[in-house]
Amino acid sequence: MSAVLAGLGLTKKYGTTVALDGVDLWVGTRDSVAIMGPSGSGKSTFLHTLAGIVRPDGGEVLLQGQAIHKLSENRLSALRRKHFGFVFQSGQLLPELPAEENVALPLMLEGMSRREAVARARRWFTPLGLNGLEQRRPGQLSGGQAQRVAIARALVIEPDVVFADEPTGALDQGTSEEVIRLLTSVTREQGAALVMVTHDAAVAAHCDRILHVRDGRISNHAQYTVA
Ligand SMILES: Nc1ncnc2c1ncn2[C@@H]1O[C@H](COP(=O)(O)OP(=O)(O)OP(=O)(O)O)[C@@H](O)[C@H]1O
Repeated sequence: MSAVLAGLGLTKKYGTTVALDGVDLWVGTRDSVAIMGPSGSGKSTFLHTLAGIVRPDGGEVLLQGQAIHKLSENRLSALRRKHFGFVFQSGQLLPELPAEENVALPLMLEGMSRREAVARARRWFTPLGLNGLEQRRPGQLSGGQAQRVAIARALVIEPDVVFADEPTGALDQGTSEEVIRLLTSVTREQGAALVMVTHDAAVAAHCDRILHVRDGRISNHAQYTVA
């Protein structure tokens, strides 16, 4: 498998707390990986290190073979904006903007005109089942609709990797099922890889692989088995 993203021998300590104790991960194009484990086991630190938000103390993060863990903060944040999409537990949409402008925002931040960015943003509304909701503000959307808008916003830049941190954590079971089905299928269709942290085994089961993290290490050995 040629890796779009790789984390090799990653370690991270906070004071005397070992959050990551030498973890490896290769993620291929259209590959989806769920990271599970008990509270405090290092899942978020792992995700944030792969996404270039947390710098590892040791090891490497490679995006298409390029080492990104040592880039300057400016270059790293430019790289994140261009190559990575993010979905968080509760959408983190801007409440004053209509849904289509929330989706268009990453493109406008990259310098695209509002008109063109909104036109591109609208293309994501049909695949995510959001037709007719383009003008709604986040406060006028259900939890599941808001998460689908957040998924559109993550995908609009056509990223190489989507990182999702408990993307269904605030949703009921039925809505969660619908959101994870769309997140995995639309991300795959777009050609991006997906790396997701979740507590929910039913959500993780939608991914190709499930990694179990315990005390900062990967504890299962089935990590390269594609379901
Ligand atoms: N910024 C920080 N400063 C100090 N300690 C931290 C920091 N971030 C994480 N830790 C510690 O590192 C360990 C791993 O934390 P992490 O958030 O990665 O775990 P997690 O598995 O995502 O937990 P949860 O499921 O509760 O979100 C924990 O012991 C946590 O307290």
